[in-house]
Amino acid sequence: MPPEGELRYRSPPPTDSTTTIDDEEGWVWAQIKAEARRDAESEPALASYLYSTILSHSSLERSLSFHLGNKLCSSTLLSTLLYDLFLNTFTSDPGLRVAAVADLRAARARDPACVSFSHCLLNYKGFLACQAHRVAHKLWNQSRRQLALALHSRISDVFAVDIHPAAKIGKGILFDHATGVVIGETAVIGNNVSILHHVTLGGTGKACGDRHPKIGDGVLIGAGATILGNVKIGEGAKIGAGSVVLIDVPPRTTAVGNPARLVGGKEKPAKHEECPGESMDHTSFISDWSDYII
Ligand SMILES: CC(=O)SCCNC(=O)CCNC(=O)[C@H](O)C(C)(C)COP(=O)(O)OP(=O)(O)OC[C@H]1O[C@@H](n2cnc3c(N)ncnc32)[C@H](O)[C@@H]1OP(=O)(O)O
Ligand SMILES: N[C@@H](CO)C(=O)O
Repeated sequence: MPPEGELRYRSPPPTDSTTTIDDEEGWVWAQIKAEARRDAESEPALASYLYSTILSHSSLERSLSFHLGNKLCSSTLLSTLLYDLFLNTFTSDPGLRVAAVADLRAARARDPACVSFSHCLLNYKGFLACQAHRVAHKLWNQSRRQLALALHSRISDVFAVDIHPAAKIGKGILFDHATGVVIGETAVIGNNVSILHHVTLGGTGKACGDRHPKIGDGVLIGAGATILGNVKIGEGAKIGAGSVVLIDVPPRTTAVGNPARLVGGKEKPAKHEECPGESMDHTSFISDWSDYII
């Protein structure tokens, strides 16, 4: 069994133009299985759990569907029904699998507390809520709205993460801790965004229609921050913990306080820290917010 360090820092496959979804997903899945084998050996009390959730499955989407089905089931929404729903959706939409892999990588890269991919897959309720939300979002767009809303309700009950099924969320998302996150119907979140617990992306209560925030690529939103209205948070911006943001925040700018004031400007480099061995793209500007429709 390789030591933990060897698993953690083994080189990922090259991600050039020849890299396929299958290469990337296959590499992460192989890591997850290796981690689960190691953890089952070192902690026999978890061996059966690790076998049923990870080791008995032939792919990431099967493992994830099984785990989500068990987490989100109720006496009337059966785990077998949910398993079939998740698996059919993940299997038919490669974009959802790409996003899940990017989210796993985001947790490893941007959360110093994340010790392995399987740690995130099994235990991060923000990760699980986000994967289930993407399925609810797809159902919403397929006009299966009652099922989308039923799933939304279960996600909120089980994970304490309340994301309206119409909200659009990119990939490489880290919902860290995630407790009490609330995201409104017309919110849009770009790629590589980090959101801490008790964050609200809400309406002001004064507008109808497109009324929720639009969050650019690479944004960090600190714990307890509340962003209200159809405001734009530019790429690479940082929102301080506990802030109440009612205005647009330019790219790579920090906003703090209640009401939030802007500190730092376009020339101030973002300080969104990362762990060694991974990189995050802060380079692209958002030109069209509708890009973030998965
Ligand atoms: C278990 C856990 O750990 S849960 C983790 C919870 N942690 C979080 O949510 C992290 C959120 N991060 C923050 O709030 C950080 O302070 C950041 C992202 C705002 C820092 O961004 P930076 O651009 O590096 O800002 P910097 O640290 O230079 O501070 C700029 C100014 O904002 C102030 N400031 C920073 N954070 C806050 C805040 N949350 N509220 C009010 N003022 C703040 C600083 O005091 C400084 O003020 P000054 O210019 O008068 O000296
Ligand atoms: N997960 C983050 C915030 O709690 C850390 O460990 O620093």
